[in-house]
Parts: sequence; structure tokens; C-alpha cells
Amino acid sequence: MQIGMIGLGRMGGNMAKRLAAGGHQVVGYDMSPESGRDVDSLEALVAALDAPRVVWVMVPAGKPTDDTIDRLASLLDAGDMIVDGGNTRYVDDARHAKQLGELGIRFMDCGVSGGVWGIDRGYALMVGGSQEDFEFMRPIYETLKPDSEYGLVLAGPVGGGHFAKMVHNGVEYGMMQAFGEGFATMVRSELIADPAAVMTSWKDGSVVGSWLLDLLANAFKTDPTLESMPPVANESGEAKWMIEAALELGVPTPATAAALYARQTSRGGGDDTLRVVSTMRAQFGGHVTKA
Ligand SMILES: O=C(O)[C@H](O)[C@@H](O)[C@H](O)[C@H](O)COP(=O)(O)O
Repeated sequence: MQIGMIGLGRMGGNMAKRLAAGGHQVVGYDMSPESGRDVDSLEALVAALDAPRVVWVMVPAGKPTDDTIDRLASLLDAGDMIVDGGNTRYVDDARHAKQLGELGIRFMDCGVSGGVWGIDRGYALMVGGSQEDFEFMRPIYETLKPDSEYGLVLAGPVGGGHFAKMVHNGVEYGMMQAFGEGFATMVRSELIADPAAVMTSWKDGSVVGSWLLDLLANAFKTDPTLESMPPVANESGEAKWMIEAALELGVPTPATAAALYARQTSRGGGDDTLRVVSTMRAQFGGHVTKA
């Protein structure tokens, strides 16, 4: 198939290469001239594609995606297709589908997992949209997905793909936090000589073996104490959105929330809280807290 890829960063750039290697004709555009882009504007990208055009948007969620879709809405024609492959919040998908649908432009949302390894391993794709649009896009999805019977799902109508990816990332937060807590507990124990070796041994035979553990074990090879890594973790919003959605649905998500809170605390989000706690301990009990 012919496809326009907008956003040639770590994800979009590698996905464009995987699609090209799979025999698709890819026209790449990125704002950055250093990106290796094929065209230098959205107008040129649209002009380079045959109708019905297929455009994959792989830019940061929020305003960059909104702006890109706004501009594409004025450049594309009825019958063209936009797939939003970024980490867009699922509630935005309905808005985008309505905006584009009024112009006859088709829209799908696709949660993409796999990170920088996806170019070789393939990407897990969680798609939202109609069955008809899914079949239309299938050649692209089949090339991007892993060489496996798994890794591709039509999760539901528009919004379902990003909803599924949001939940996927909530699970990711909880799993990573659990591995972290296990490591930290062993680090403090006199009974464990080498926590990295213990966790690496879990790669085979253990019920907690996973690709996440494989990646951690890989990092342990060069840094078994993880001293090179600051004790700080960012978060991009998906766990927060999942907790909000789950609250609306009446589903408690304490593991996801704890993992999110740990990251927010690492960014200093709890500093003022603990100042208050320490202040009151000092006031009522004369307790002195040293940093
Ligand atoms: O499945 C994946 O490939 C990841 O979930 C990925 O999509 C994620 O968005 C980023 O790795 C950062 O996410 P956080 O900043 O929220 O950790």
C-alpha cells in the first residue's frame, strides 16, 4: 500500500522503515529537517499520495495531534483515511472522528506498543474503528505487527484502540512497579548477595518471566546495581487516564494508582505533603527529621 507517515521520531521513523521493508510505499514527513523526511510540508505529503490517501499520524498526544488532524482535515478529501497511532487519550478520538466524518474523511485510532525494539520485533497494535476500515488498513497492520498470531486486535469502535492501549499502559505501570519493589526489597536484605542475579534467574522457569523482565536483565548486565539510573520516573498520562476511566466505571485500580503515585512522588509531587507531615510530627512530638 501507499502511506504517508507524519512524525518520524523514535516510533514513527522506525515504523516507516518497517513498512518500507515490508514492501509499502512510504512518504515520510516530520517538522524537523534532520528527520530524513521525504517531503517538507503536509501539503507536499498530501500531494505525493494517490487517492484514497492513507495517512498515519505518529506525533505526541494532545495539541500536536490536534493541530495535525486540524490541518489534515483541510487538506484531505472525502474517502481518505487518517490513523492516529500516537498515545492520544481515547476521549479525543470521538472528537476527531466527528470532525473528520463531517468531511467524509475516515478515521481509526491505533494504540502502538513496542518502543524502539518494534522495528525488528514488530509492534503490538490495538485498533479502534469499523470492521470495514480495519480490513482496508489490514495490509499496513499486518506489516507492522509481530510475525505471530498475536499482536493485532480490533479492540472496538473508534476510541477502543486508545482505550485498550491506555489499559495496556496501566498494566505496564503496575508490572514495572512490582519488579522495582522486589528489587528494592532484596537490595536492603543481608540474605541476598546479588539482587540482579536473582531477578535475572527469573528469566526462565519463573511465573514472572516477561519481556519487561528480559529488558531489566539486559540492563543488569552492565549496571547490576542500577546506580547509573536516577531514582526518578516520568509519566505521560496513560495510567492517570486509566484510573479516571476505571473510577467512572466503578473499578478499583490500587496497583495502577500506587505505581502512578510512586512516579509522581519521584518528581517531587509529594514534597509539600511530607513537609506538612514532618512539621506536625515536630510540633506534637518534637521529632526532628533530617533529610
Ligand atoms: O507500550 C509501549 O511501547 C509503551 O507503553 C509506550 O507507548 C509508552 O507510552 C512510553 O514508553 C512512555 O510511557 P510513560 O511515560 O507513561 O511511562
